[in-house]
Amino acid sequence: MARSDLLLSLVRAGAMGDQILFRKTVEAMAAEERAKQHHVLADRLLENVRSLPNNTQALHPVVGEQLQSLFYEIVPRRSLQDLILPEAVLTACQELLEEQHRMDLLRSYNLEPRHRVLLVGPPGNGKTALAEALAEGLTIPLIQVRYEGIIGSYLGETSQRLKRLFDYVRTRRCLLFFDEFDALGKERGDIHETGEIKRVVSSLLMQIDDLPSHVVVVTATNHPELLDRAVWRRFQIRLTLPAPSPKALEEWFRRFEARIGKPLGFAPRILAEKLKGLSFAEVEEFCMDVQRRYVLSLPQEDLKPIVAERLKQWKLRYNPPAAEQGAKKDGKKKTSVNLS
Ligand SMILES: Nc1ncnc2c1ncn2[C@@H]1O[C@H](COP(=O)(O)OP(=O)(O)OP(=O)(O)O)[C@@H](O)[C@H]1O
Repeated sequence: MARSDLLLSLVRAGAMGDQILFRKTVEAMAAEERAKQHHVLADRLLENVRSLPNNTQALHPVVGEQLQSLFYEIVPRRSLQDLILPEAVLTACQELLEEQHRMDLLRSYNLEPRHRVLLVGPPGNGKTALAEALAEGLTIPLIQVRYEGIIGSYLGETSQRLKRLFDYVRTRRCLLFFDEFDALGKERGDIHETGEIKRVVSSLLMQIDDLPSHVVVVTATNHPELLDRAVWRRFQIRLTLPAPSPKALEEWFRRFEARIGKPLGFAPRILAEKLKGLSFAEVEEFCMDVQRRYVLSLPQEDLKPIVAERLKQWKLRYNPPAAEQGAKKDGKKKTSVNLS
């Protein structure tokens, strides 16, 4: 039996002749039924909305193309507790989860939960991991968009594939994740030349606007400066995931020691100081390096010499000798790390 808030919304849509509300409500009901494994009922509900004006635009069949080439479906494993997040980010995420969990109550007051999130921040500091943790908190799959499957060079192809993707996701409870969201604006020469990129981006934004609130859409970018105001405006929750502060790094090392059940031989505060400037992803790599060397040097018990030796190696990696630095002058800028 559908929930009372959805039934009320359906009646309201009928009374007002509001086809968009009607379609969104039926899609929410179908998503609920699918979650209960009532696939036949979910499909039959959707058959009814497919004939509505908004949905009649037939898709041009893209020959030999599978829906699966448009996204990866991931079962989330990481939770919010696994991440080290600024307080404000954690609070915003908990609020989002609460609104999604208690959407019946919100709907009974004619309110919808927020469901459009924009994550910004330098690479390797948890944008993808946070999208996964949100999906885990909602016990829904993470649908990660595959740009190589979405972006086509023929006129209309990209918009058509995006429409297929959105038609699929809107019928189930899921978290739709666009990593490197800005990439859509600067892909393949061909779509630029035809001026199609503008049409693609505006159709994408319209599709995002039109998503029912049971689909959480999370977009991530390392280049917020490339997004225009129209894009920013779409997202009800905008969060910055910064590079780790010294306190966050200390916490990282504390958790790592607890996980491996051994002290690293240096105080977390000292390690945080020495590795200041690295991203979470790089610190994780450092710790994995230490752990690998430790396992291979067993039965040696003490981690301190291994950590000290790895610190030296990482120092060379991030602060290479002057001659090498000269050779790299034109290359990518490297993080400068203390490691003294
Ligand atoms: N805030 C964090 N707390 C704990 N671990 C983190 C955090 N951020 C990143 N990590 C670790 O670093 C790894 C890489 O992070 P992630 O892929 O989420 O970064 P990203 O911001 O999405 O990077 P990119 O912009 O390159 O896609 C994660 O798998 C996780 O193990």
